[in-house]
Amino acid sequence: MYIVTAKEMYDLDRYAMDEIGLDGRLLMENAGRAVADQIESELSLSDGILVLIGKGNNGGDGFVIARTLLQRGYDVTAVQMVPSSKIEGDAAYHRKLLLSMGYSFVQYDGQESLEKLCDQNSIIVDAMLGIGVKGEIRSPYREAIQTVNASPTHTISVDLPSGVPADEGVEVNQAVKADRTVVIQYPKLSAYFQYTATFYGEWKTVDIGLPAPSQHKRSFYGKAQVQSTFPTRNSFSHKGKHGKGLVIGGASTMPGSVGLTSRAALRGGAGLLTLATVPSVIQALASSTLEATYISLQDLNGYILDVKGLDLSYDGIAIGMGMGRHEEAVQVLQKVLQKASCPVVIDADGLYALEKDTSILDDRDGPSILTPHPGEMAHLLGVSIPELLSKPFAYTRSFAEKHHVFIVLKGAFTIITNPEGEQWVTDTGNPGLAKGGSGDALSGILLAYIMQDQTIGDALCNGTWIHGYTAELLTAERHSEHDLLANDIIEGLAQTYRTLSL
Ligand SMILES: NC(=O)C1=CN([C@@H]2O[C@H](COP(=O)(O)OP(=O)(O)OC[C@H]3O[C@@H](n4cnc5c(N)ncnc54)[C@H](OP(=O)(O)O)[C@@H]3O)[C@@H](O)[C@H]2O)[C@@H](O)CC1
Ligand SMILES: [K+]
Repeated sequence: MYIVTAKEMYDLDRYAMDEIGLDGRLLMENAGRAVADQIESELSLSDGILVLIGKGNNGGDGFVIARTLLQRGYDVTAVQMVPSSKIEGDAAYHRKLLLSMGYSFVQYDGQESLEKLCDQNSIIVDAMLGIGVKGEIRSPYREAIQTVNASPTHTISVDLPSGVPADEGVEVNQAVKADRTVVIQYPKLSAYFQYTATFYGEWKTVDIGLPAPSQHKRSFYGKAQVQSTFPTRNSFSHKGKHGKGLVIGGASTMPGSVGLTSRAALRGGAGLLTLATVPSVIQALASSTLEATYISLQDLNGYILDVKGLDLSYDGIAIGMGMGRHEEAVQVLQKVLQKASCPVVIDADGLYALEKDTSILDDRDGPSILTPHPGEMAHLLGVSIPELLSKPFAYTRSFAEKHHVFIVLKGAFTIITNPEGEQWVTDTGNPGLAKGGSGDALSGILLAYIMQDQTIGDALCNGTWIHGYTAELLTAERHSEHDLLANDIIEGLAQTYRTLSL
């Protein structure tokens, strides 16, 4: 499923009309009917439906929805928000069709009468503003949005909650808080931002017959993608075929993180796993992480001092977990990035060390994978967290393209970006993952997957999806969002693999 900007949606619309010959009026008919089908699944014939119709094509969809539901015998009140003279093009065609079929609408007549209509009906269909919204919301929508939001009546928005822009970097000053949104064809960027996603309520897309974009820019990555890309194992494979991974990190006061990463890599499917760390961490972990082998690094006050002489010929490396923020960490990271030619996952304190000089990424031989949470990404970019979160797709894409790296920007919606700027979004997981250690476990899973037979992009998407899905499975059964630990995720991978038949 593609994720589009307003411009990409308009380009597709134009392509469908000019090149393919799909009539805009037909697309609007498809859109309105598809939304009506969705709404109908929630209705009984006794329900009153209020359809709020704006000036543009979102309002055009509203005319089709009103006509379709009227034809099916429902009690519909259609309210046109602007004078008829302002309605043009395809929307005017569908407005006329509604009237020609013997139905009617009422003209918006101020907040007070709208308030009454909201109270009298069981469902509000918000078809006021769509992807064409720009700037501060003006009258009459401003007042209508206030009225809709003040009403307890169940609200279903068409394409977008009116007032929410499609794109990133645009402030929402006033918008409908929908209970549900029926999205036309492809989700828009704003369905995935922390600041705007909540306006959508639950949402679902409907197909209106538009073609797919000619070029991949962004898409949703879900269960179907995991199941079609996850590598299968053949009966003749041996441990060397499943990747020889190296984890570098840990400090005497933080032994757990690299332990979690190592065990997650092994449970994730790595064939062989070596942990390079300070002697005290080896002592702490050796009896619990039996399947790993260990390399003892030079230690200074409990931190890794150097990686001199460390063999870096592995299939994949993960660096930074619990490594500490001491001065020497910067050289440790730089040496590993310079000398290793395999894919390297950089996480946690590794990202902190990277901040000192991101140009080190530019001349690497092998792929680099950064796994920041928003705070770490904002630091790397030198912007505030709210600024990053207002444009997460644009910021991560520009950094990935500039430094030729993969980025996994972690969050309720995780955005995975490859060095060419292509992006994927995964949405699995829950607040149970907001706990120390879950990032370490994710790094281990990603390390395991980048060493398997799949593209790095797929490996990162599969890893984040499975990490989140495992949390969902666990909280649905044995655990809650309060008690879930990173260790539970690692142990829970078994159930995930079995449930998905991977
Ligand atoms: N493939 C497709 O694309 C398809 C799209 N379809 C549908 O069309 C929708 C997009 O339609 P659209 O382009 O007409 O935009 P839309 O948001 O309905 O209205 C824009 C009008 O609103 C106004 N306005 C804007 N900002 C404002 C503000 N701040 N405050 C107040 N008013 C404001 C402004 O009018 P103005 O006031 O400037 O005269 C502007 O002209 C899309 O979301 C989907 O539902 C489907 O039917 C089929 C296929
Ligand atoms: K809308």
